[in-house]
Amino acid sequence: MALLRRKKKVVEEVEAPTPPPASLPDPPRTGEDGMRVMEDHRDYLLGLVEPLPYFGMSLLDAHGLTLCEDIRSETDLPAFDNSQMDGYAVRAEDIAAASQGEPLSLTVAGHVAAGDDGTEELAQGKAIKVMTGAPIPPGANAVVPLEFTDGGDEEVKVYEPVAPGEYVRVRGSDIHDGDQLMSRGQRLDARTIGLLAAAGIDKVLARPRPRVVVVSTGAELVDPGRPLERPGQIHDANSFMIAAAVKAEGCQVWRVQVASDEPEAVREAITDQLIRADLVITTGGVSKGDHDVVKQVMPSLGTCDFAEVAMQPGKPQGFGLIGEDRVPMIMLPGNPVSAYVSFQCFVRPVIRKLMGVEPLNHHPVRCVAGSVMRSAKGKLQFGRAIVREDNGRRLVDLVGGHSSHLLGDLAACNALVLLGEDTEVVNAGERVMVWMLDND
Ligand SMILES: Nc1nc2c(c(=O)[nH]1)N[C@H]1C(S)=C(S)[C@@H](COP(=O)(O)OP(=O)(O)OC[C@H]3O[C@@H](n4cnc5c(N)ncnc54)[C@H](O)[C@@H]3O)O[C@H]1N2
Ligand code: MOO
Repeated sequence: MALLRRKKKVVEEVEAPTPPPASLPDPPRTGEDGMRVMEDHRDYLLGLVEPLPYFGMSLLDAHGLTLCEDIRSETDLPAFDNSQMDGYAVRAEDIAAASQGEPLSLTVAGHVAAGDDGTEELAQGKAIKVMTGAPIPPGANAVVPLEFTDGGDEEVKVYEPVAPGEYVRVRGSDIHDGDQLMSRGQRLDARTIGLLAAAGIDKVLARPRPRVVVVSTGAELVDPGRPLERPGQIHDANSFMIAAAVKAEGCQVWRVQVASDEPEAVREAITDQLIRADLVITTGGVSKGDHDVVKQVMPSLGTCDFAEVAMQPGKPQGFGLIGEDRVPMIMLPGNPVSAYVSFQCFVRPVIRKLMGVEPLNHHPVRCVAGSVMRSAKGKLQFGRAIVREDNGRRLVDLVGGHSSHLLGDLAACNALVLLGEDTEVVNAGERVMVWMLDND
């Protein structure tokens, strides 16, 4: 059968992986301030990863993933004419004169339920009792709903006529054999999965969920739920926040904490993770401090690029192709808001490229500033903000200040306002561009 042929093909097909580059190409040019433009850095990283190879997987495993084939239906849907109602299959012309005052009686010649083969022919002047989904018997051309009758089992009185075709779900009225059900590049959601299942398709070619390891580093870190035992310790927010954001993109995620600034501890923890990772994300240890251990250690494990990007938050950034398999690794700054904004700018597009999801980047949305906004010149400022509808306009207001430790404000916002590097002040009523944040 055609469906089985397709299934076999899909299971066997596997895309050959594209190996990562052997070394890092020249980095983007910096400005006079020695910093990179955010988009240049993002495009540089995007140029260093390839979509994960697709393979045949079962429908539910592919939920949220990107399809790598066009899928055509190999059946009509419905595959046969069937009843839309519990009632009686009839010839509409036999009951054309039925009315409340003068019901017409028909002999009930059979019963057909959903799942029955329904091959019994309907003779003129008879009715066959049918349940919703039951095949329409040959010879019938309409269904009288139970409510238009006395519900009889041997004889049925019909009180209302129905037109030919009424309450019949015609073969192919939903989908025709050969119709395109889904296209390459489309993401499988609950609705498209339902459609493919209805068409008998159980396997699809899709790119897998990236396996992402999120590693937080820092001697001060303690897992939430555990007591802070000495002054200077803090609870680890980043590994949870970034792991959640990664998961919301559809990845498989592991969270690892290295509560140490010892180079050996960091080296060992990262090395241990490489085996299961398509992407490693670290937070912390990439600026200029004495204990910025990620920046110190990673060059010994792979080819790395450390840069300052003209943005706030999120200035210090690192990238590497790590270990024998040159696993991509994005090293985010430790300040929580910096890590989150960097996720939106760099990690999210990279994940989307691995998954084959378009568009890779946030689509900026035009809004009107609800109040004055200030920004430091020379850097792209990502202000945490709340966007709300106001008389058909989208008004946006900043939440709190620009500092990178303000997690309360980050949790309260639903958007990031992009204040360009030449912007110092935006007055109320002026236009600004924002990135709406997904429900992550
Ligand atoms: N002299 C300079 N100092 C700093 C610069 C600079 O240019 N010159 N850049 C600043 C900027 S901007 C940022 S952003 C941070 C980035 O620092 P690191 O990536 O090295 O991060 P850490 O020093 O490890 O931590 C920074 C900050 O964030 C807290 N943190 C770290 N991890 C977590 C976590 N998992 N959960 C919650 N909070 C975390 C950490 O305790 C620090 O307070 O550097 C500036 N410094
Ligand atoms: O880049 Mo840092 O992110 O300004 O705080």
